[in-house]
Amino acid sequence: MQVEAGPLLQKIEYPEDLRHLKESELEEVCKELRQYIIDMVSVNGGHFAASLGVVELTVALHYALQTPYDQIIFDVGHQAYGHKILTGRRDVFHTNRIIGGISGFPKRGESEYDAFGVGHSSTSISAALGMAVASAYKGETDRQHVAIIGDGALTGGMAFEALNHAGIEKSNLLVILNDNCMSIDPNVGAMKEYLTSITTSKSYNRFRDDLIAVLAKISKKGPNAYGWAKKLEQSIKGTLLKNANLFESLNFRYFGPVDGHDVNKLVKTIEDLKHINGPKLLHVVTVKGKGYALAEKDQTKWHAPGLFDKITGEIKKSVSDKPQPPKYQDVFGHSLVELAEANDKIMGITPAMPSGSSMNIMMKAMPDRAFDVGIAEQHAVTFSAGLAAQGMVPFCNIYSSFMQRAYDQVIHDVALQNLNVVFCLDRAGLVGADGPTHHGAYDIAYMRCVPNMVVSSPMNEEELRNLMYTAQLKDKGPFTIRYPRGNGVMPDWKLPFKEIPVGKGRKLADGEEIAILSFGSIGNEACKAIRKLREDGIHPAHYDLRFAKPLDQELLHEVFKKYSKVITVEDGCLPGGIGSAILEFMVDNNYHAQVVRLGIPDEIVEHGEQAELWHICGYDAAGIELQVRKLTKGIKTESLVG
Ligand SMILES: Cc1ncc(C[n+]2csc(CCOP(=O)(O)OP(=O)(O)O)c2C)c(N)n1
Ligand SMILES: CC(=O)[C@@H](O)[C@H](O)COP(=O)(O)O
Ligand SMILES: [Mg+2]
Repeated sequence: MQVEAGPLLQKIEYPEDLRHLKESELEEVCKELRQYIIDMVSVNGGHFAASLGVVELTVALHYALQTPYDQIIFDVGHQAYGHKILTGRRDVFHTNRIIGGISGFPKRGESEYDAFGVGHSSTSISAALGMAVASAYKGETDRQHVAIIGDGALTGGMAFEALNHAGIEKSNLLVILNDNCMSIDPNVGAMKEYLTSITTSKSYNRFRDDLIAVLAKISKKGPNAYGWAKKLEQSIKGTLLKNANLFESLNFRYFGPVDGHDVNKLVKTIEDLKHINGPKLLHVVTVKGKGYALAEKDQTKWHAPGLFDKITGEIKKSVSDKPQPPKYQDVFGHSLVELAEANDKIMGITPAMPSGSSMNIMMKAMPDRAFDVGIAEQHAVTFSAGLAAQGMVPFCNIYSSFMQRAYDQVIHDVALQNLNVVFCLDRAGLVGADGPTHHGAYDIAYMRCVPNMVVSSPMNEEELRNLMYTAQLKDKGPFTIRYPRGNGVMPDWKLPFKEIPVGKGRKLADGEEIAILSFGSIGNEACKAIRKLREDGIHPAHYDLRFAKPLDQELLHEVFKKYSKVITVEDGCLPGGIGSAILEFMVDNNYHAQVVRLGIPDEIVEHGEQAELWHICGYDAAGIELQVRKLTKGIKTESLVG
């Protein structure tokens, strides 16, 4: 839905237009931009509080710099709505995250102002440094490169790797640390405490300010005093200040903390910093959700609230008289606490997604046994390995796409040592509006090839509980359970736990001629397709594989002895996925059958609603039905897939 922009904002198509305004008009621009974000997100959805927090910073950067020649790299990119609106995309902003519309994250293909594609955290400093080094090499010494990184994103190891490198490069890099004390949930860790201490502790700031004042006074007392003061300044700066500030110790010039909501001060500061070469860090203090009182008060809820009434703040929920099935993440969260009550070896680990994964349920119930380790997927995995090495049973819950970060740790630290770490991969499969950076497309393929690893996926809530129960039993080794974003299918899900024999699938329906082999929750789409097909006298068999590894050999022998046509269905990438596993089984056992593999094709799937994307990829109920009809030469093949 389109909304109207304020009068000043209407005049700004591109940053060039912004730069024609007077500095005295910038506060009004910020006000209108903030209102535009509120109006837009309330009716169209998307990330919210983070963009509100960086309105002034965004305006100041585009005002003070010559974008797109100067390059701004947003970390994660969920806070870049203001940037998009100011850089030629105001008129299409109502298509944000909608199929065929603009992306919710900066994307190089979308605009020359999006200097680098983002979505996963903690990449901005590395990318900006790479650009700065390339510019220096090309002789573009006037070109500015700015990484805007949040305090949450700074908890990611990659950010530190980049700071470590940048500190010895002379290239023109400005890191702006947007410190709002929040990740999605409250930020965690010693680094966060350090940032709070330099922001709030009077001692560091007063020490630095007093020192500068004293030096200024001394230097006014004549040339000798001036020379002495200069020496003192250098030695104090070179030792005391350096030691007193982590970033200075890493060879960055540290500036701040400054008020991130004072747009004119920010403009002046950024202009000044343009003339200082080498690595610099500007520490900016902001409020996540700034300007929308409810968001300022409950920043986690308003990180990405969905549609809401902007006047009352009521978040819109779908209403239904019938009891609704729960989200898979909540089944995970509650079941984990139940299991942990019975098994004191169970621990919970999340890298910065307590709310998103529902690990917050265990963190609340058992604070000494559940950990938010920050945006640190690699550490989360190896920390879990350490716990497992001491006989604990860690449930390490990581979104499928974020787990890509920790692949070496999965192999080197867990699988090679056959440690009993349970990897719960939430958001497995196509996630919807977040798009390609967040689709959990690859985990079946990347986990299936790891020795010792069990790879499983529940078709419903009961199965998720039972797989979790099974995974924590003695000596199960590395155990992956993947499940999708969103709701399950069972309103009454809290059934007693039952062990599932590892590597055992389920036959859901016998059939004729053709069998559907599904893996995970997407099997429910197969059920819908089968119901339709039966109306036309077509009876596919249906097997829920449950395990991609080990495969249920007995079940597969039955399938290939009975059926000459097989369709595999997975919410994961086709290369290396469950369909591939079935083809391997066939070759190894010399079976011949007509096989169609349905899943995510070997291409980038853009953003859109989950169901729309399944449809496009051809593995929703209509796509499965179509393939069955084609294979069985049945009727009604037309117009099932648009
Ligand atoms: C590798 C990775 N892990 C987790 C996330 C999920 N995530 C997105 S934003 C965010 C919090 C970022 O906090 P911060 O950088 O401080 O930005 P803020 O929202 O506070 O502006 C998290 C954990 C992600 N995008 N990438
Ligand atoms: C920007 C980011 O990475 C997160 O905010 C992500 O969008 C959360 O996804 P869910 O909504 O699936 O928890
Ligand atoms: Mg933050």
